[in-house]
Amino acid sequence: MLDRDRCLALDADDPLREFRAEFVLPEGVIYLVGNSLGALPRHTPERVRRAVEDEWGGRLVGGWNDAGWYDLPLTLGDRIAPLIGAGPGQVVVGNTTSIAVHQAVSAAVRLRPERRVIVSDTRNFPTDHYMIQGLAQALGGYEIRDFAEGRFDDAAVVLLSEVDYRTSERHDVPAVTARVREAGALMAWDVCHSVGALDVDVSAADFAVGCTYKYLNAGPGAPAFLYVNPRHHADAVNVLSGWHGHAEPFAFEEGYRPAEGIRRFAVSTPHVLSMASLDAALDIWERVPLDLLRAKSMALGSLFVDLVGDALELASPADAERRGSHVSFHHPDGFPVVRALIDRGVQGDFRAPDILRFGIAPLYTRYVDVWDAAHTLVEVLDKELWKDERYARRPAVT
Ligand SMILES: Cc1ncc(COP(=O)(O)O)c(C=O)c1O
Ligand SMILES: Nc1c(O)cccc1C(=O)C[C@H](N)C(=O)O
Repeated sequence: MLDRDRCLALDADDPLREFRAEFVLPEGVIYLVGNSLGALPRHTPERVRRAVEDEWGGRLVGGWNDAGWYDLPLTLGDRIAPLIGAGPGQVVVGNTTSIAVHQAVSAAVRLRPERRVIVSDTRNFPTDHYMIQGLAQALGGYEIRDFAEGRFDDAAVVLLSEVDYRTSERHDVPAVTARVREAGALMAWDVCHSVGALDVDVSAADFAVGCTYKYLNAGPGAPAFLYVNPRHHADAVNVLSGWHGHAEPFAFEEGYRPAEGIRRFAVSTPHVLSMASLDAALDIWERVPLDLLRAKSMALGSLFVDLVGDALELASPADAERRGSHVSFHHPDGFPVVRALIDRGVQGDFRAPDILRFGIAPLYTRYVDVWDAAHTLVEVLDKELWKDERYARRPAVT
């Protein structure tokens, strides 16, 4: 087992070590919630200030043309594409992941009109489920089937998260995609918990959705993205047929005519200010070697698992290859345990019913952070420090 000095030495040798200095990280906090909300890149405030003061303040409505606001959904999509194995003109940015799920699944069922089954995973993040339930209700006549049943030959589409938000279990994306497509169904991936932490590649899939506020560090409420495989660009329908997906929005025609290519999946006015923040965050990603990122994420995750040892029951796969970038443990009183940790400078989070989660954002999490966090966790458990009534109160957002 490593000791703390060895962790410091690993940090000194880490090929990604320079990235940490590019983030604002509060003193005295070990932040292991980058899988929910990523840290603030140092240069983001200046980029957002420029968008507000120079672009909006200085150019007013001219910003739509002169500052490139109108094309932001596509220019940002092209910057995200390499992070998910996609190419230019295949990703559009805007709205939220839930909206993108609705667009992807709606488009998929229309591409397979003879099939009346939507496959999801009961372990999916709930919003994905809820969106499918709402869609199935609106359409009528659709069955929602659990992925675990393993039958796709009558399915229109299969929607799965690459990484399970609770357990961190990672699907084998190429293998599942191939199996689903061989059965004649379409494959849609939610990569919220993998983009920016793993070597994501959805290029064989039909659709993918993801958010930018977790490992990509674009900030609270930053927009989502939607990937549509080019084989569907001509035929896929955007049911949210807002004017920014129209072939000529400023012709103000009465009827909807979809734009060519990925632009038809744009919906309406881009969220320019949060897109400025995403634009800043993506500057960093241009320089990140994804193979090194994944290697570091696996090493840190395994270190955490080893250091916690028998103190908790592991909820994540022990094999790093089968894990995303967070590690989870079961504890019946997980919520107060997390609160006790936060009180001691270690931020993790809790997911009902009994999951303690620790997100490892490899750009700014160090080996020594993992060492310190795991030791604090073990101390909180050994000394039962979580058994304090202050830690029982739950805020609205956990
Ligand atoms: C897998 C997954 N999908 C979707 C969402 C949420 O999407 P939205 O951006 O619509 O809030 C999250 C987290 O918030 C998530 O973890
Ligand atoms: N999107 C969030 C929000 O609007 C509020 C609080 C947390 C979130 C998150 O992103 C949570 C995250 N998807 C999770 O896996 O728990």
